[in-house]
Amino acid sequence: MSSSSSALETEIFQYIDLHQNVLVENLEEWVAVESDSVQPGLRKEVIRMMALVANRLKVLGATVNSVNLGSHQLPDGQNLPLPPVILAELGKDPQKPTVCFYGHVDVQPAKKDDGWKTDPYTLTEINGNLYGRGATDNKGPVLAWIYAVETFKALKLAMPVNFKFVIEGMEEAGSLGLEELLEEEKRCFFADVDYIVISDNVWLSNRKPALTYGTRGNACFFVEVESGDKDLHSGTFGGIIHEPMTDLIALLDSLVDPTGHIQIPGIYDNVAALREEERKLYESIEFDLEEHKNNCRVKKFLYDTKKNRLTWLLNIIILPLVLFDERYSLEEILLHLWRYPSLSIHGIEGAFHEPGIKTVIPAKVIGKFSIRQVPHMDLSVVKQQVVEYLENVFSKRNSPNKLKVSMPLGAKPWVADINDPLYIAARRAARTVFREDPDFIRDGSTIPIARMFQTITQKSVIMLPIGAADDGEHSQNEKISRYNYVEGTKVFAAFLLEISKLHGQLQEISNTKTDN
Ligand SMILES: C[C@H](N)C(=O)N[C@@H](Cc1c[nH]cn1)C(=O)O
Ligand SMILES: [Zn+2]
Ligand SMILES: [Zn+2]
Repeated sequence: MSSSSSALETEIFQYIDLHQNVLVENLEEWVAVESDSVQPGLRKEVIRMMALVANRLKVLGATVNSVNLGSHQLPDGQNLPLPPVILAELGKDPQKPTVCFYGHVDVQPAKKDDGWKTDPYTLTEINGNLYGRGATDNKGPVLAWIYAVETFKALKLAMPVNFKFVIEGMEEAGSLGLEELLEEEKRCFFADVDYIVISDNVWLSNRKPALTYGTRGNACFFVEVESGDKDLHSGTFGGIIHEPMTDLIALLDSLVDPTGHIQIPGIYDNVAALREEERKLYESIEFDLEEHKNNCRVKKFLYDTKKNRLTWLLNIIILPLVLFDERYSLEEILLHLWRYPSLSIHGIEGAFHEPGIKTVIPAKVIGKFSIRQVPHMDLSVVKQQVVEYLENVFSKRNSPNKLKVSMPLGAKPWVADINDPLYIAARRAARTVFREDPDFIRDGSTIPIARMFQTITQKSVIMLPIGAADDGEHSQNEKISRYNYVEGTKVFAAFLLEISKLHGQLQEISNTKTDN
């Protein structure tokens, strides 16, 4: 496979290099909008962000439709408007394939006080890294796609494909309303789409590119324990009542054991068995354990099998065992990250969490946890297993408090066929820009829309990330490096050329077959 760039690619790459400061300025403008979809008070900022995107796409020359999705109700009964979803298109040439890009411009909450070194909503460049909330998840990659398309226009080059954008503002809050919109637009906006591309995750490594062919789903749970309608003085009432917080902590503590194993009976029953060819894929992946630990600032992973003295000795004597043991532990970590379920506890609403002391017994607390689930786990079965288990644990406590378990959000996992033309084109594009083959990886996180796209449109989907493993999505000091942002833009442009070429070749083959 050739990895050198053509004259056309060289022209495009030079343009992107020369105009990289414009890319950074665009990101600065977008990061400045606090488009946090999780906090109701910031919904107007998400809506303002969607307007900025619509304008940017109009400047690009796209036909833009901001689809109103109405409103949704919060658990406290409050009605909130949903931000519009933007459906935009550029080009309608029946001779060209149509690529549809999905991205989101809402972000996770961020406050300077959370431990950010810089203001999360002021894009700040330090040592080649662009810090700011949304820099990598997902404003940077959305802008990189816009810029890749814009480069063809600026150089007066024919676009190799027709291009469509689906941009939403509720991804971090579960992509509310999007599935219905896909169903409605299945025979309209999506009718002529051939390929779907998402760039909303990161590489496995800090420097080696990757293509993603699977993500986990997510089942989010609320566990509410309530004693009465008011908080109580812990001196006046402590010692004589069943405290909701104590019940809740016991419930949460019963979910996972110290080895990370989920305690809910039956939860692993439907997990797809690992096939040999799948395990082989893992063998070729470059995975730097120390780098990964450093990225998440932990000393030890759950499956980080430290060798004891005896295995050490054995390993010195039998070298192959050393290799096997090391390989085995690395694969084990990836398997637990990508294709086994995991349970995380996120927080407790109603609990006192401010600095200082407040001697109170909260009357109502809501524990929040989620289970990242994998093929072939079924969301409704998972829900039933969780509810039955928690009710059973609670009943053994003989508490008079009220327990309510709900699953406000459920997103399914997604897996793609890596032999699809999308992966061939993306691999070529990544190779041209980075001069090395990308890793084929899965991702432990969730992009609810991936599976919906695949099921509803019946088209193939690829995740083509440009962010690095140390970008810190959802974390303090989120960043994208200038290098990844700029080179990523080149990968997107190269990808459009590659998929157009490949699509043409596939069409020719299929035409020859029909003629014969
Ligand atoms: C991978 C993507 N950038 C992302 O962060 N997705 C969220 C979506 C989600 C899942 N449950 C609730 N929101 C994630 O994986 O946490
Ligand atoms: Zn995202
Ligand atoms: Zn995210």
